[in-house]
Amino acid sequence: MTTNVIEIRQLTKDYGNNRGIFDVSLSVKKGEVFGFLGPNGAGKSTTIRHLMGFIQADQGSCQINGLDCLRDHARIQQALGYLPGEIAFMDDMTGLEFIKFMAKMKGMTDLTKAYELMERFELNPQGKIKKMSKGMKQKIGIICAFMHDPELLILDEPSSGLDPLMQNRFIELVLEEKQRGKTIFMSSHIFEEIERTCDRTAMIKDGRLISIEELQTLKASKHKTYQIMFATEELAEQFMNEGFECEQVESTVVKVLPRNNLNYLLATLSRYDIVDLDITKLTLEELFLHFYGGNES
Ligand SMILES: Nc1ncnc2c1ncn2[C@@H]1O[C@H](COP(=O)(O)OP(=O)(O)OP(=O)(O)O)[C@@H](O)[C@H]1O
Repeated sequence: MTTNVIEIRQLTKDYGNNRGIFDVSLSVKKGEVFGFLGPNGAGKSTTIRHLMGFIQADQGSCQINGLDCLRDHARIQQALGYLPGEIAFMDDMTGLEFIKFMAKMKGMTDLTKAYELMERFELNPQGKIKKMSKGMKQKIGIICAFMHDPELLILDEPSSGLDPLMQNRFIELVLEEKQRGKTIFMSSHIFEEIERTCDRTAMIKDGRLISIEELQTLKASKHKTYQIMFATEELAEQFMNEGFECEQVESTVVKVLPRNNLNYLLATLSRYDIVDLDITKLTLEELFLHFYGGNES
């Protein structure tokens, strides 16, 4: 019996020309908020579509609460909250009509939470969807995903199109739901959102997972950078040739990137005339770029 809510094992969907997803494995525990980070075209939506049972994998499997995502998709979909990357709306409906329609599909009779969410996101749902902005449509998608109070939420770039105030409201909502024990799997390329909400995160690039690390680990000492100010420009340049992974940020200042041997760094620095040393933790964004070799998209 599985203790994980989501279990993805060696999932591969090959669209040809190195596009698709390859050998993706990850699991999400009950009560965890799991962030799925990656640039455009990395394979986030493809992975999520497998979870929803919309597409069949070439190899590998995925399960939700022990059920097979493809075979048991109807049962799975009924229970969870899903926000697609691109929402297919019925444009002629008003926002409220659509929300009520979705509520009926979910077998909901009590719309209290839906109205609470409309208020929280300051959505006036009266107008026709076709006349709504991208942000308004995104709010409707979020409301539909959360309104039946599901135990599991799968969200594909949930705050895309939201302004910073509403992004913040969304983060607060996720934190509240997390507090209530909900399991949330969400893709994003908004680092702050991931950093503030997620227990763990996976990074995907070109269809392959790069790393899954505890956010705690990400924030730990091995991901610090050292900013060193040398007494002269010549010394900074001399240091640049010592073979460390580093970059010259000003004429006398060099930033030493993580993954260097700290003992060797300190031993080397003891030979130099140093004016100042700053230690900064890498943000998730810097880490992301670091993993991606500085190429974000
Ligand atoms: N049905 C399909 N047929 C062919 N190629 C596809 C199909 N669906 C996705 N792809 C390709 O697979 C790769 C992954 O796409 P996917 O939509 O999963 O990326 P993503 O990480 O969700 O990106 P974005 O942030 O842009 O939404 C891309 O190269 C995409 O062009």
